[in-house]
Amino acid sequence: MKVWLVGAEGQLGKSIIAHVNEHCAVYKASLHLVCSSKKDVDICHFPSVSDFVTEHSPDIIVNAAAFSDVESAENNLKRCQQVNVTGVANLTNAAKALAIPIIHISTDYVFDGNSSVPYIETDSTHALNVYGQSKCESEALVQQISDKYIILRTAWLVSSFGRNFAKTVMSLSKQHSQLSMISDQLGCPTFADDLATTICHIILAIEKGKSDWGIFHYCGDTAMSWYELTENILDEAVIQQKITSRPDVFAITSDEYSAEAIRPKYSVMNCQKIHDIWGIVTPEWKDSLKRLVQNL
Ligand SMILES: NC(=O)C1=CN([C@@H]2O[C@H](COP(=O)(O)OP(=O)(O)OC[C@H]3O[C@@H](n4cnc5c(N)ncnc54)[C@H](OP(=O)(O)O)[C@@H]3O)[C@@H](O)[C@H]2O)C=CC1
Ligand SMILES: Cc1cn([C@H]2C[C@H](O)[C@@H](COP(=O)(O)OP(=O)(O)O[C@H]3O[C@@H](C)C(=O)[C@@H](O)[C@H]3O)O2)c(=O)[nH]c1=O
Repeated sequence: MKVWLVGAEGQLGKSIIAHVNEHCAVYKASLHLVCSSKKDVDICHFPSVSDFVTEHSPDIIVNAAAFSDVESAENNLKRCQQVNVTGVANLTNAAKALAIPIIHISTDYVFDGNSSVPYIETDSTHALNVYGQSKCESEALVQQISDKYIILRTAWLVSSFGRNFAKTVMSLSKQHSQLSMISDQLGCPTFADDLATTICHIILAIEKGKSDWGIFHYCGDTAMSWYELTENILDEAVIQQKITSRPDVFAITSDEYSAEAIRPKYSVMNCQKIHDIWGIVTPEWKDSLKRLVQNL
């Protein structure tokens, strides 16, 4: 299976490459990555997308590219829309032209957070910020254009790659003795390596002929606040001797934190469907946390 990995230099892109390299004995025979980053193919420019597929003839597209800076999206609506909506339409049209599937990554921020039970795939979306709205639009387009798609909604990605909350916490902990973290936003942190495993699992199943297209939720198995996630990371970092002094962490409310973008207060997602249909089992958060911190 020749897999076009779009967004190869982002957090998820690098996690997928690292995962495939680490398990090359498993994937060697069946999964061949052809990678592109923004400098190779700007997904907003359809001729570049089209030239790439003509040259490489992939069997599947995995879109890990996005405008993912939630704060700056509020003041860069046009660019965010170009990448997350036009770019996704370009990739999906290219996939359709080749009659190949596309795996597109979406987010828990498509929800408004007014639920009190974990969101399922058929719940109504209502994004609160520009980034979330663009991802909602991307989902609608993928479904409209393609009949062979997997939309994976994930959440709170953390890893040793790119810009993410876990790396921010580690870096803040080296500069400050006190941190203030929001405790009234709940979500499910997801180790990007676990998401990479899931994506590879789905690709191999597609290669064997499985074709259960649709939207699926995939995130870590434990709901928590940013405050609790910070405590989790610092506790584990102390155990693994990644930090010498541990800052005190204070819980604050969203109102006490100055931010451009509104975040959902509750974006916990139910992952039963991906388990039932694709046989995906989410690792225990404790285990993912250990592996995450080992790499930080
Ligand atoms: N990070 C998270 O917590 C979550 C992410 N997601 C989704 O997961 C996916 C992966 O996210 P993540 O890896 O964290 O994001 P990153 O921002 O780390 O990676 C995205 C990559 O896309 C690239 N890119 C941006 N614009 C273009 C373009 N026009 N053409 C080609 N490439 C482009 C970026 O390049 P450059 O940096 O140079 O702009 C970057 O390398 C995204 O769809 C995101 O919405 C979902 C839930 C949570
Ligand atoms: C740095 C920092 C952040 N926070 C809060 C702000 C915010 O509400 C929350 C997380 O901040 P971040 O800016 O890292 O996270 P944010 O960019 O909102 O993360 C989101 O990214 C996109 C791409 C997604 O798709 C989402 O699933 C989610 O992971 O933590 C604090 O309370 N204290 C701090 O010191």
